[in-house]
Amino acid sequence: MRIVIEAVCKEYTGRQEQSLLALNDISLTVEQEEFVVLVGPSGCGKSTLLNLVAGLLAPTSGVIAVEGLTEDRDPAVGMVFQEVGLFPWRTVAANIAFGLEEMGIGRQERKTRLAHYISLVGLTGFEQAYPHQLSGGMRQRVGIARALAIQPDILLMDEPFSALDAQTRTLMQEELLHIWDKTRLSTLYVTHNIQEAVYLADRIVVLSRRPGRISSIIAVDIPKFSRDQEQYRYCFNTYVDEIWRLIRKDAEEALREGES
Ligand SMILES: Nc1ncnc2c1ncn2[C@@H]1O[C@H](COP(=O)(O)OP(=O)(O)OP(=O)(O)O)[C@@H](O)[C@H]1O
Repeated sequence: MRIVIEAVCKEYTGRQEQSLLALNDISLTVEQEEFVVLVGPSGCGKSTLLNLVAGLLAPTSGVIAVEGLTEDRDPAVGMVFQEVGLFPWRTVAANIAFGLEEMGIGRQERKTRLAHYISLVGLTGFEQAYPHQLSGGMRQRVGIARALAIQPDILLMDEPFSALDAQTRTLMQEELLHIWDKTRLSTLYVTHNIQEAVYLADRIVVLSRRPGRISSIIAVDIPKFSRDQEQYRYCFNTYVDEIWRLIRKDAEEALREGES
């Protein structure tokens, strides 16, 4: 599956005729099995772009399409957010099953998928636990399993690990790569964290400040599953420095204007 974004602009219109151009002329293709990470200063339109791809917002102009579907239907979109938004009264299994029930998937198939995705995210044994009994990292695993269980065509992730402590975040990044490797979904991922971007991405898209425009696209040429190894440390840090240089001025302006 490919996500094709062509000349997309998004303007928010306020009540008193004030409008805000959040995104201007965004063209980007997430190729089949590609993991693309969006970075940029606060308020540059990262979440807006993700919501447009998800179909939760409509572009003011331009086109967004998911290409590669073999049937005539809307693409299924898996979404993972910073706020996992689990139902506190449902168990882990029942939270993951919710989307499947909504889709009308039968009991037996639900059971098979639950077992598969719960095991994939490492939650076997916690099926009957309630959200309040889980750590932040475990709750986010439930969020990932819930997104994957619908067997989406594409995966969208909006700062999924930003509420986690640093160690849990590092572990979840590692796990995400392994989980992603089993699905190979075309993925668009938003983060503020440059190290996270360099660790996860095939390509990093840097957005500039308002209105958000693509200022650079950087392919990360370090073997995907070895980026934390000593031998690549210099190379890794070079990417981090390069991206920080690209967004620093914008980030400082955003900070001055109180957007973070
Ligand atoms: N519903 C809305 N109505 C009006 N303006 C909005 C709306 N949603 C977002 N904006 C504005 O659009 C711009 C882009 O917002 P968006 O949340 O997409 O940026 P972001 O890069 O994801 O920000 P952050 O990194 O802080 O999460 C911001 O200036 C924001 O204030």
